[in-house]
Parts: sequence; structure tokens; C-alpha cells
Amino acid sequence: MSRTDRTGTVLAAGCVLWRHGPDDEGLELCLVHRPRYDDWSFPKGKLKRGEDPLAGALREVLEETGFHCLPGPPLPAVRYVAGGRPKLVRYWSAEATTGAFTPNHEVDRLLWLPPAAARNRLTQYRDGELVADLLRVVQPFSGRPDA
Ligand SMILES: Nc1nc2c([nH]c(=O)n2[C@H]2C[C@H](O)[C@@H](COP(=O)(O)OP(=O)(O)OP(=O)(O)O)O2)c(=O)[nH]1
Repeated sequence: MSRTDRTGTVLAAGCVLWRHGPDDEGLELCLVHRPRYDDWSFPKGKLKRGEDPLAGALREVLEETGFHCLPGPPLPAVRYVAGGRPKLVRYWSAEATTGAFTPNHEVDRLLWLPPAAARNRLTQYRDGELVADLLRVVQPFSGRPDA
């Protein structure tokens, strides 16, 4: 059974999963495609009753992507209404470590994309806003020192 808070809000959690690109050319973000909705999103899902949100986020990442990861700072939560019920999705930055994707019934495709391309590919605008938040916590000193 999925978890709700006292107001009946459905609680979910996930990660903006990232890795260093080939030849260390910047970051790549992990996006998943769900055939059920034909959408592109970050890996995430509903918490189980009593489950710690970060633990749930890491479980969902592993289930949907096959990747283990090192969690970093929290990112802003995303709120929306799904199926007529308010929903709150908490996100963390997380660096992928080991693992491999196997297509499954929930997620049939996975892409690693540079930040701008990831933002364009995400179906929901609100999810796209997390890309800038991720860059703020992962690359705080990127760019020219005098920029
Ligand atoms: N990821 C995401 N989905 C949204 C947002 N706003 C919004 O209306 N949706 C839509 C997409 C889907 O049609 C619908 C349900 O998606 P969902 O990912 O919350 O549903 P779910 O319960 O099947 O998924 P999950 O949390 O178990 O992963 O909500 C948003 O900001 N982010």
C-alpha cells in the first residue's frame, strides 16, 4: 500500500541520477521512458508505508534503472495532482555508481543525456526545472572563475 500524509497527499520519491559523460565531458542525466504513460521522467515512485523517503528514492532508482547510486543533496520537491489526488515527489541528487539497465514492464527505455537535452526531453515542465537545481548542487564551481 502506498503512503499518504495526514492530508491525503500521496508521497513519492526519486533521484536526478547523473554520471560523468564520456571523456569527462560534463554530466549526463538519466531519464526513463514509461510505456504506460509514454512519458520521459526521472526515476521515482510511491513510497511504501513507513518507508524512509531517501531509502524509497534509492529503491525506485534501482528498480527502474538497475543502477546503484551515491545520494547527494536534496532537490526541490515537485507537487501535482495525479488521479485526482495531490501528490508530492521528493528528489535527491544521486551519482550513478554500478549497474546496468534491463528493460522491464514499467520502464522500457533509458537515456543518458546532457543537461540541456534532458530538460528538453522531459515530458513535464516541472521535472525540467530540477535540471538547473541539480547543476547548482553538482557543479557549484563550473564556468569561468570571473563569470
Ligand atoms: N512526473 C510527473 N508527472 C506529472 C507531473 N504533473 C502531472 O500531471 N503528471 C502526470 C503524468 C502522469 O500522467 C500522471 C501520473 O504520473 P505519476 O508518475 O505520478 O504516476 P504513477 O503513480 O503511475 O507513478 P509512480 O509515482 O508510482 O512512479 O501525472 C509532474 O510534474 N511530474
